[in-house]
Amino acid sequence: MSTAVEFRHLRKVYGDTVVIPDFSLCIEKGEFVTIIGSSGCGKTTVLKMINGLYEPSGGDVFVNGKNIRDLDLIALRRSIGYSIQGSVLFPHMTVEQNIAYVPNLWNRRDREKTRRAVDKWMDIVGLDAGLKERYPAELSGGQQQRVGIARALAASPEILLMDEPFGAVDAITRGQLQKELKQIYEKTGITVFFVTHDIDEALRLGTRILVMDRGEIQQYGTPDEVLRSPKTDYVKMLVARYRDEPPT
Ligand SMILES: Nc1ncnc2c1ncn2[C@@H]1O[C@H](COP(=O)(O)OP(=O)(O)OP(=O)(O)O)[C@@H](O)[C@H]1O
Repeated sequence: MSTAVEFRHLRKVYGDTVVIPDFSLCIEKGEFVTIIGSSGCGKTTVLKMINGLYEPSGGDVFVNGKNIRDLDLIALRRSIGYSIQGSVLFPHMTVEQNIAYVPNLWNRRDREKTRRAVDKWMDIVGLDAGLKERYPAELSGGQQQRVGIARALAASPEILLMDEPFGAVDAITRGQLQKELKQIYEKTGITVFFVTHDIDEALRLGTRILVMDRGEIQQYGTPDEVLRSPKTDYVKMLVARYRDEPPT
């Protein structure tokens, strides 16, 4: 297995506040990493340092073996899928135009290829083709979230960053989206980083769980390892209710 992302002594400081003191971790290609931890512990900050949206105060991030300090950050951002909570769609563009945005930057001449990619991703995320001409404001929250995921995936990324992508949808839609995401992950074999506040979601989706507290790694392990051998008091507290009854 090769490494998709490596953090080497990563540090992030905002003003006088040290948010990430010293963070080192290697993530293998093809992992589905769910990131969970207390509010404000630095989950989003870590995610945004992978695609260069935040610059580290110290240390390094390597993506596919390359130090991102040496890469063109715009190209890096386009090559990494990014999906966040709520609608982040371009409001003045239709569903089709939103999903086609990054493929169009690449296939400027081959519009047909982009059209096929849009159809494929709408189908995979469970969006009816009849919604193509709609604008984001004419969609439900769950549909908007699906368009956001299709847009992130349409760039054919090897790495997908998701920051609480299902935080704003109802429980039933959330369950469906989780199932669809898991299927997409299994089909494509991409590496996924998925921030969540929900331990059920973290255990259900992750092949590895990263538990953070105050900018530090509490544990990085499979759901089974985290459940059976929680390494710190924080992790013990997080999984306490599963001690007798593991999640299904
Ligand atoms: N641009 C910024 N400027 C100053 N402080 C920031 C900035 N972004 C984040 N912070 C602070 O850094 C800390 C970590 O924030 P971050 O968003 O990474 O946490 P999080 O674990 O994702 O939180 P949550 O679970 O609440 O979304 C917080 O205390 C936050 O207030």
